[in-house]
Amino acid sequence: MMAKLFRAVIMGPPGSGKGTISERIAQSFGLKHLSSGDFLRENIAANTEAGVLAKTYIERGLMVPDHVMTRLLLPRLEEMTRHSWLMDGFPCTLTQAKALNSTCDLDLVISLNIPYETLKDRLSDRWIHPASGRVYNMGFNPPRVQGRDDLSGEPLIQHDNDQPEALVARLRHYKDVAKPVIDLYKSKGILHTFSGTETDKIWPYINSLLSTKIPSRPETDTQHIPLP
Ligand SMILES: Nc1nc2c(ncn2[C@H]2C[C@H](O)[C@@H](COP(=O)(O)OP(=O)(O)OP(=O)(O)O)O2)c(=O)[nH]1
Ligand SMILES: Nc1ncnc2c1ncn2[C@@H]1O[C@H](COP(=O)(O)OP(=O)(O)O)[C@@H](O)[C@H]1O
Repeated sequence: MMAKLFRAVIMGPPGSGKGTISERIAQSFGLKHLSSGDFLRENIAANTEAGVLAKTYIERGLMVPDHVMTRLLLPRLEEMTRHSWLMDGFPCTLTQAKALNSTCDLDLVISLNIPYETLKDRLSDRWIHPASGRVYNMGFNPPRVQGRDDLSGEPLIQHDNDQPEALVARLRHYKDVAKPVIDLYKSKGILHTFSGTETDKIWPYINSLLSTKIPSRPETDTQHIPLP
């Protein structure tokens, strides 16, 4: 018999470690890691209608409108009927959360609560390989060769968006739009908040929470990432 599917969302301000923690969860528990940013980049690369539209917002450092996000993501989630997944970066707004709600029942929401100073330090030190979206941090997970992507050897870049002036505005915006989403999930009793300044210290708490919620092998799909 197929184990019960598990659906989770991870929320947090830019730089809070959603991507880093999602990768660890995917590896440890076999959930598929879905990222709104990756979906958008794939659509931009493929020149889809939604991708072309999304690009005009992302280039200006703006959030993509709700109707574009939901049109893009909900059909993808609906296709994933056989998989357990963890969604990173969506929903960001109450409208997105309500749309997601009408598509599926979430089992768990992880919210990361990281001090502003920590976010600022991390993001000003963040380097990205634009073609793949691979993320490095010069202190935490530096590339093997300075300024170069580990796999392709191509140059890494920094986002203007990650610089302190832009970051203050992004964080303020995140707080405003995320609050009603967090309240919604709190009222549903599925919200778990983790606070701290280091991913390595937060991770064991998330790991032990998930160990109580997810059976050791959530998928019958044998092609899936093996458990460690
Ligand atoms: N120094 C330090 N850096 C960390 C730690 N955890 C993650 N990082 C680094 C990796 C990245 O360069 C940067 C942001 O991490 P992520 O890309 O995982 O964050 P997130 O997905 O929330 O950011 P995003 O929404 O894509 O802006 O911080 C940590 O505990 N200490
Ligand atoms: N749920 C979302 N709603 C609206 N826009 C989004 C959403 N997720 C991602 N985006 C857009 O895509 C961009 C890239 O997303 P992401 O890779 O998560 O990185 P970051 O948040 O660090 O910019 C965001 O800056 C934003 O413009």
